[in-house]
Amino acid sequence: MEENINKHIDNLIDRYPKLIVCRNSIQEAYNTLKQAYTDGRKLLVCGNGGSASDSEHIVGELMKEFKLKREVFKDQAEALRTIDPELGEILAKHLQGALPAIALTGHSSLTTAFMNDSNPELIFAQQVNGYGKPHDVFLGISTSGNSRNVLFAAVAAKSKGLHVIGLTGQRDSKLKELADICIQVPETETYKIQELHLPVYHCLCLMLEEHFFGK
Ligand SMILES: O=C(CO)[C@@H](O)[C@H](O)[C@H](O)[C@H](O)COP(=O)(O)O
Repeated sequence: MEENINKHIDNLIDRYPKLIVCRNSIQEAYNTLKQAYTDGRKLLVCGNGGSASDSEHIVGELMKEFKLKREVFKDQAEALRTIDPELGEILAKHLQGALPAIALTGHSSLTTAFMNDSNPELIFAQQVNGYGKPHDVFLGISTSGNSRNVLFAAVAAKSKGLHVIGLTGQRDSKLKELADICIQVPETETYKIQELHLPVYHCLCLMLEEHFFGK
């Protein structure tokens, strides 16, 4: 099993050799997420602009099938059929295993009201305050590592006992200072950093799927 998981990092580095410098931080981020999911926790993720899209993309990979089949467990399938044979059968066939993750970039009624009525920079922090529980994981994606709305959320996350992972560019940043683990992809321009973020988070999602749903 672990061999299959390591092959995803090897594969990533074969395709993007410059990401070799991130091998350890990716492995550490994987270990933290794996432990959190093993313990029934969840991931909260946010970022701005392209990184907001990345946040939603990550949630899409985790909350449903990515590359592997994720059938519901036998016990749940039985319970579904017992509750309602017709609807339960459909659910048992089509529901997919999920790794719980929430992007803090949506929720338009909440975000517009909070940003209009209060401090717009605190919109991610406010959601961390509401959703975050100790030992959950907060992932802040920021190419500069210095976007204040992401930093406020990271501080709020730490105060509530969440693990904080940063996904940034090469330069040291305030997010790196705050994070328990920071994956610093080796680029310094925003679009190039974003281009390396995608294969890194795909790799993390593949590793997690392999661990929780691989045969
Ligand atoms: O995606 C693009 C352009 O490619 C931009 O919108 C970019 O994401 C935005 O400028 C962000 O506000 C940059 O924030 P950050 O990555 O430094 O946290």
